[in-house]
Amino acid sequence: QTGSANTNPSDSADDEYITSVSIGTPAQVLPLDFDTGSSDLWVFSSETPKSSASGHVTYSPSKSSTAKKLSGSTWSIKYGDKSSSSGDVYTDVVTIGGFSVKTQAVESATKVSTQFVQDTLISGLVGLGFDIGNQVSPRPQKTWFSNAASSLAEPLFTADLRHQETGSYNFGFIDTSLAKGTIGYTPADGSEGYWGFTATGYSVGGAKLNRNSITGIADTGTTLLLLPDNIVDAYYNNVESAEYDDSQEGVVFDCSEDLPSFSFGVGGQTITISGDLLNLTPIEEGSSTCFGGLQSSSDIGTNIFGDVALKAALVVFDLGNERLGWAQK
Ligand SMILES: CC[C@H](C)[C@H](NC(=O)[C@H](C)NC(=O)[C@@H](CCSC)NC[C@@H](N)Cc1ccccc1)C(=O)O
Repeated sequence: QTGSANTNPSDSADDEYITSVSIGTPAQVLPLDFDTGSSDLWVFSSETPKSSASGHVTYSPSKSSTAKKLSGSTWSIKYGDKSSSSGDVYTDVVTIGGFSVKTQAVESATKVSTQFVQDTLISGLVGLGFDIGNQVSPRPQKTWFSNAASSLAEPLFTADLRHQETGSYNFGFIDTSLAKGTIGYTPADGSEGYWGFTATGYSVGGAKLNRNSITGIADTGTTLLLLPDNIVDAYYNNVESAEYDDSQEGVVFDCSEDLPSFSFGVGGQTITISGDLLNLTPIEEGSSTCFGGLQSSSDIGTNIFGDVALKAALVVFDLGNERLGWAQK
């Protein structure tokens, strides 16, 4: 069996990617953010305070004949951007891309931080990280993919995120036609719940790859490419007008700049992110100052290959072989 779901950028800056998920009987369809950087499936629900839930699509377990309360279970999550959410837990049928998991832990939010309240485009997250990262207590729950893996044709999924166009999450099969290059594989370290891996080097503007290990995570739920300061500086030294903007908390530059590409080595392949993918968006509507897609990871302490990097590749999250595959798109 397999599954295939379309995913769409949330806005003109590709801030996040939205995928429709069906929960319950009859199906309640919610727009969710698939997140390989966390391991909990949580949703805005009938239990979310009305003031917080306004503008959001919500899940009502009481309207689902297959919903069951997981009594005594609670959850609470903090994210790297200081956002957070918490609540209690139900199990219900969850269908993604035509594939159904009958008894999936659906974490219902009784509290959500302002970032989530304000982001009315999504009704929650689908964690696609490793089960060890799940935050339900007293008994941690499995992710949707972990529950699905044993019934899928192959225990893997792929992410094909695209700039300002529809992409896909495919489960149980690899559609190699989505990529131009060969898939290079590298071991994945799931010990912290993330899809951790080590890139073998980087280069700016198509130059030869500098060989140096960059350990980080492949995180579909993070917008940016967050790397060490020395690499960020090496890149922006090629951008005349680049400067750090305190209010924006990142490097900005003239929108008219012709940005160099950025490449990294992984699994024997070189993935090149074109310059236009590295110009994320004007800092405000109509501004001629733009915000960079490559920023420093020093505040968070972990290098994150977020959507800016993932958009350049077809990425294979191969649980069966504990490895990540990358192919140039
Ligand atoms: C501050 C909390 C730290 C980062 C840590 N939390 C995590 O690592 C969580 C699971 N993952 C995350 O905070 C990050 C990875 C951080 S690497 C240290 N990924 C998920 C994030 N993009 C989800 C999201 C999506 C849309 C809007 C907001 C947030 C913890 O619980 O200790």
